[in-house]
Amino acid sequence: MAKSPIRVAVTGAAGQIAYSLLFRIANGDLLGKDQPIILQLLEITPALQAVTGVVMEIDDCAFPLLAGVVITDDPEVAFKDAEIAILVGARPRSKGMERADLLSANAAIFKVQGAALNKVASRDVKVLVVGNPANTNAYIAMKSAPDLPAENFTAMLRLDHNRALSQLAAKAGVPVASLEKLAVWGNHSPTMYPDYRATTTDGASVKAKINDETWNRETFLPTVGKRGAAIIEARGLSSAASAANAAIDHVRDWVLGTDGGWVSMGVPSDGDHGVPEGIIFGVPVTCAGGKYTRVKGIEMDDFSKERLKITLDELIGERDGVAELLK
Ligand SMILES: NC(=O)c1ccc[n+]([C@@H]2O[C@H](COP(=O)([O-])OP(=O)(O)OC[C@H]3O[C@@H](n4cnc5c(N)ncnc54)[C@H](O)[C@@H]3O)[C@@H](O)[C@H]2O)c1
Ligand SMILES: O=C(O)C[C@H](O)C(=O)O
Repeated sequence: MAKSPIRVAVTGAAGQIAYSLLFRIANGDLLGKDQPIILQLLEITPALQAVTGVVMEIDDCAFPLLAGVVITDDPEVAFKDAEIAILVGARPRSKGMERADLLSANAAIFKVQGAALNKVASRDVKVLVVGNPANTNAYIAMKSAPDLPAENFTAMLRLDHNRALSQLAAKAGVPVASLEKLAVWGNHSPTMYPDYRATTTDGASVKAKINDETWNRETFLPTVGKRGAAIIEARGLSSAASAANAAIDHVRDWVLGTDGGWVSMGVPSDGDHGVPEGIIFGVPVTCAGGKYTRVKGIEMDDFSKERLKITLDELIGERDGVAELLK
């Protein structure tokens, strides 16, 4: 028997990430090739016409799994009965804008969207925040949705995870697909800590194979941490297709499982590693049965503790910076 359609809400639908993401969702890359979906697209009013153009192109693909499309500037329409919500739309940093201004502009957006999810989304909605600052935006949405389980709110660290995998595979001279057990900790910002101490390639230690701590500290960490900025510098625009790909990976794995494999997700802290509860922090997880489970028992050496503290301090600063707005 054919499956009933699942409602997938995407915000920022006229933007460049969405221009890659929507076609892949409609093509079945997100939830499987037998799962019909209804796209519910949110944009700000001036961008609705552009969304109409994107939807004309989606129509022209004649995707067999696409059971409907909703276009709206009202979050309560976009999130109605949504089981998946991918929050991409965010206010970019404009000239002269300080980080604090960016945080407040986005806090206002994610407060409204969290409240709308709280009111109208499926009680099991899986929320992925992509729009920056992703961890703190996810935190704001979660805090604005008190009737939904906090664990439903996640932020995207998967692009950092995939970037790290690709750099490690190249350095170790092994296929990406052979790598397991990578962790990316903390904030989706240059302070994140991609940690390959436990990573294996076909069961053998990647750290032992690379055996170059100077490369780790002076090349690998800054390359992964500053990759977003390097892409903006080279392309003139921020990463879009790779960000969309990471969003697909994140949600697909959360829904369909990782078969024991580790992936990195920004999830509300449970207090592990001294991260205050509720802060949305990148951690390694495994996924099964539509749930993620944090990988526990990872020992932190002195360098890792230092790195965790740097990214945590940044997130605490962001949390404190939006505290007033959440009152
Ligand atoms: N977490 C990550 O790994 C990652 C990676 C790449 C980009 N990003 C972030 O993703 C976001 C989107 O990137 P993009 O390249 O698609 O940007 P973009 O500017 O091309 O598109 C963003 C869209 O969001 C819309 N928007 C703004 N406010 C909105 C609101 N309140 N409701 C609905 N839509 C709204 C805008 O109108 C715009 O069309 C940015 O914040 C970017 O920094 C995150
Ligand atoms: O949009 C950005 O600032 C960069 C983006 O978060 C990225 O990691 O590519």
